Amino acid sequence: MTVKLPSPDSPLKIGTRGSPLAMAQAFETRARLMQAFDLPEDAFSIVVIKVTGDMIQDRALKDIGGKGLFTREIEEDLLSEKIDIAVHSMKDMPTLQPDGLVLDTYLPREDVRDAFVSPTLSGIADLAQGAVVGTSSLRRKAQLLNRRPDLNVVEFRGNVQTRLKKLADGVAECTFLASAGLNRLKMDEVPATPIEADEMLPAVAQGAIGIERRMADQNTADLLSAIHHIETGQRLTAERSFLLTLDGSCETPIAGLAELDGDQLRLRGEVLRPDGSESLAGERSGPIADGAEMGRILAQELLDRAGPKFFEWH
Ligand SMILES: NCc1[nH]cc(CCC(=O)O)c1CC(=O)O
Repeated sequence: MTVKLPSPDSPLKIGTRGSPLAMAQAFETRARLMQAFDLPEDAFSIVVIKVTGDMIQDRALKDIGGKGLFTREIEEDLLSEKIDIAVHSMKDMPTLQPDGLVLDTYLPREDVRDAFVSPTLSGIADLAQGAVVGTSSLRRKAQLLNRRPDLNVVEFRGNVQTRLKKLADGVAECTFLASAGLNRLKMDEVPATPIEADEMLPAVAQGAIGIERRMADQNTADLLSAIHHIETGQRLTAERSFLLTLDGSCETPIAGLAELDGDQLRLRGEVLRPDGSESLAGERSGPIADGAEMGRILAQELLDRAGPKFFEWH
């Protein structure tokens, strides 16, 4: 395989959103490519792309179109060759990519757990009866209300600093963030306690960075294969297959996590009603190679157990 390497005269254009987390992920991708091919930093250019989801801060994400809001413009720039690769939080990625694009390169996964964020409390069990908690995540809201119907969930958007300010102002007792985001931003000063997956199953693909490319661009495919993390790919294959089978049916909150043990994969999944009134959880274990099938089977099992009524909530 002869790969044509990028150079300062012909840099590889890395597309990303401009948020601090997105930038950190783009820098990590650049650093791994620099290391893999012994390239200087200026063999890459980082192209910051404005996306709808970042420009609208005053409305809940689900009201302005949900998934895809953070990716559409970036994928258009990839197709039109304004950029060569796009770096994404896999948690925010739709399960299917537009024609002509491929998303199959993953960096080593960060901590998958959600974190409980509060200056005074260290976990959900510390919350008093009726406490106000802030989150903008449908999944976290449904999981919290399922276990603690007494809690009052209020909408909480904005970056980490905004949310911490709201906590300090007493708007809510706590909020929730992905541990991965805090770790990638090295925000050690944030008062966060990881929540084990048994207590709050994370979102599908939480903590994973994916790199998207044009299908026709074989040279970029060869470059990316040098930094692909196989185990993360195996886990995401199972989780995203689970999500794909469930997806069409609903805007219902979904959680899913695959873990590896030797040549075995264990996949856990959960679907909830948005108000938390019901939760269905299940799991499968089997050979890693069967991950995609296990994802489909687990999703179908949950769909069958749920029945159509489960997804009627409007
Ligand atoms: N939906 C926003 C989003 N997308 C990815 C992350 C965190 C990093 C990750 O899961 O990889 C976050 C923020 C959060 O949930 O706290």
